Amino acid sequence: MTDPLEPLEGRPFWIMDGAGNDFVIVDLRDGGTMTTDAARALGDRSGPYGCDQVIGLIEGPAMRIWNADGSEAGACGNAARCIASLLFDEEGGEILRFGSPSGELHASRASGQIEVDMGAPRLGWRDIPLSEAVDDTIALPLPPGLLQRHGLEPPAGVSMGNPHAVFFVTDAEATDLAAFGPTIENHALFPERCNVSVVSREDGGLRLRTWERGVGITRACGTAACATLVSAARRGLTGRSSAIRADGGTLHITWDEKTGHVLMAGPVQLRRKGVF
Ligand SMILES: N[C@@H](CCC[C@H](N)C(=O)O)C(=O)O
Repeated sequence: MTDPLEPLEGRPFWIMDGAGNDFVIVDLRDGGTMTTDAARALGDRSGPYGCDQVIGLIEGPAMRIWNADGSEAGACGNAARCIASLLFDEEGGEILRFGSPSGELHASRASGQIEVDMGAPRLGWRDIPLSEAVDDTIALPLPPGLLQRHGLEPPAGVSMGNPHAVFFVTDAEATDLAAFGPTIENHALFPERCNVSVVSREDGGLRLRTWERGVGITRACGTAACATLVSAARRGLTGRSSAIRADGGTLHITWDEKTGHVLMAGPVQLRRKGVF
């Protein structure tokens, strides 16, 4: 059997995390491709690497995103902040832009935090996407029996360049997310599957836990934090800005009233760099 990582030989990589959401970032700026098998091998936590997402830094510069199961994603907020941090280290300055599968992203840095403008949330049923017409995506029509079984209310739906279902619960920490995450992720209402979050209020902001599409439970999900703030503001539970605490750290999310864009700020960490 051939080694799926052989085509990456000689390429630089970085292992980074954003609020605990971890990535193997591969420098593909002078060409080279990431195969699905290579992405799976890098994502496999029982192998020599292991991460939530594999990120290709490609010519542009721009980023491509693969989940640990090898599927490609349209957005990754925490990886966007890590890519911005790498580019800031290379280029200097306080503001930069780079490409992503869902469009150009703008980033800035101040006081050790990296902020990325994640663009406007998309709230129409076709945008998320859903498999059936829904008038208002603030409460998605999942089967009542399924919701009752897990003590859930209908979730809000949001696309941040990737699909999210956000459940508001009394206590996110006490909610057995692993028991229903896979069922919701793969439910027929979501033809492209979805990321599944549970959110509750706490002193100083919101508590968030996420079951990521193509990954499972993560220590943080940046686009889920954006989807959470948008959904909480739409439901009148918060204003347009909040601290959102994930297992691995806190993100600060603002839904800018003027631009309609969602801004996400938080810590990033370089754990290791090397060459394959
Ligand atoms: N960790 C990410 C989201 C990664 C992609 C997601 N699993 C998907 O398939 O949409 C983030 O920080 O946003």
